[in-house]
Amino acid sequence: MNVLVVGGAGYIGSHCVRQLVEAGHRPVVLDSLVFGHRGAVSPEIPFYEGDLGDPAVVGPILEDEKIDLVMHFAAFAYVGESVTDPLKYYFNNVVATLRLLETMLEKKVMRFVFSSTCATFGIPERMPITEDVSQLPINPYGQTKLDIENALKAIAHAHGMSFAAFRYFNAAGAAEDANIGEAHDPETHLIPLAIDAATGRRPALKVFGNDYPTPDGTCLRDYVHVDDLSRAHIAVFDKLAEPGTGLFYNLGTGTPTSVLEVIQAVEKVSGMKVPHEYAPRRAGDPPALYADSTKAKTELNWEVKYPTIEPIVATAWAWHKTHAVGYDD
Ligand SMILES: NC(=O)c1ccc[n+]([C@@H]2O[C@H](COP(=O)([O-])OP(=O)(O)OC[C@H]3O[C@@H](n4cnc5c(N)ncnc54)[C@H](O)[C@@H]3O)[C@@H](O)[C@H]2O)c1
Ligand SMILES: O=c1ccn([C@@H]2O[C@H](COP(=O)(O)OP(=O)(O)O[C@H]3O[C@H](CO)[C@H](O)[C@H](O)[C@H]3O)[C@@H](O)[C@H]2O)c(=O)[nH]1
Repeated sequence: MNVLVVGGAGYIGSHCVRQLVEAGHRPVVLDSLVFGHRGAVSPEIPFYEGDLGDPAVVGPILEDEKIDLVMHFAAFAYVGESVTDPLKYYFNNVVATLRLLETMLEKKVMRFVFSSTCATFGIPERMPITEDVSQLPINPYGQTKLDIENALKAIAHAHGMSFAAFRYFNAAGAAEDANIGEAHDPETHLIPLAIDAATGRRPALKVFGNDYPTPDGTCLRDYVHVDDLSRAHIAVFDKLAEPGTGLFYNLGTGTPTSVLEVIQAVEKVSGMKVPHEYAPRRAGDPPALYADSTKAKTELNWEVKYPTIEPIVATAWAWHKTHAVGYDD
């Protein structure tokens, strides 16, 4: 299939582009490069620099590249900033996405795969999180993703677009060959920050809270390898053939891992100490978030190649070792 990967120069999108090629599809990338990196996408892949909310950009790409399906990874994703600057999040994550969907309908591109998040669940009523747990986001970022999930249901019903929305847990790791990996700026994610603390690129890691009701007092998260996430996106293609299909999947390994366990994994893999200190809790951090991905495993035959933290951290470490300051561009 010809697949438009919106946000394909970003962390997860760039890994998915490579998986698409491996699976025999033809990816085309659209990215504004507001974040993301040109160097994360191989020069052979058609690349358009532009905004997903601009029909004058998106319309011709859909036509000229004969796009069959759109994968949408582009968004703003800093939870704290979404609280202080909500309009920025509503405009990019909701308004621009609705424009993208409108352009797709106009050009009759009727298959859509969407990056949602476990943040749509807020502080979940039970754990592990299955798809039927109530979605009550506690910040604008999570709300914008839930708004699009709901819009998709209505659009599928009204116009027969078919879609899959994947709620990722904590995307982590890097490509096995270490040629692409995580390079956010600013970086807020635990694993790259722990690696940078180990190598001395950044000061001691702050562990946000050690008084949570968890076994070691630090937060539990579900770290899922970026290539495992990408494979689910491709595995769902067959299911989208039927017009009006709407699918939701929670994607995680199901293994809860504490902040201290991540630090231990980084120390083991790197052979270096991760200097760290305890700091107050970070606002909006739920104590525990981990997935029950039985639905994806059953319906998509989704296999988790990296079920535990150490092999995931090993791929992140290999990437950071060779790309200490990320991409050149
Ligand atoms: N990283 C995680 O752990 C995680 C967890 C849950 C959900 N998600 C979601 O997954 C998606 C990808 O996350 P990521 O970590 O790869 O993010 P990222 O910032 O690395 O990538 C997003 C890409 O989208 C591009 N972009 C943003 N706005 C755009 C616009 N208006 N037009 C065109 N391009 C635009 C950016 O330049 C960037 O390359 C996001 O939607 C995020 O909300 C990520
Ligand atoms: O310097 C740090 C950074 C993080 N943490 C802790 O490490 C865990 C993981 O934090 P991340 O920031 O790496 O990830 P989050 O769980 O906050 O974020 C994930 O879930 C969010 C929604 O909750 C978004 O979807 C986001 O994109 C995704 O990475 C949390 O308990 C956090 O408190 C620290 O202790 N110190």
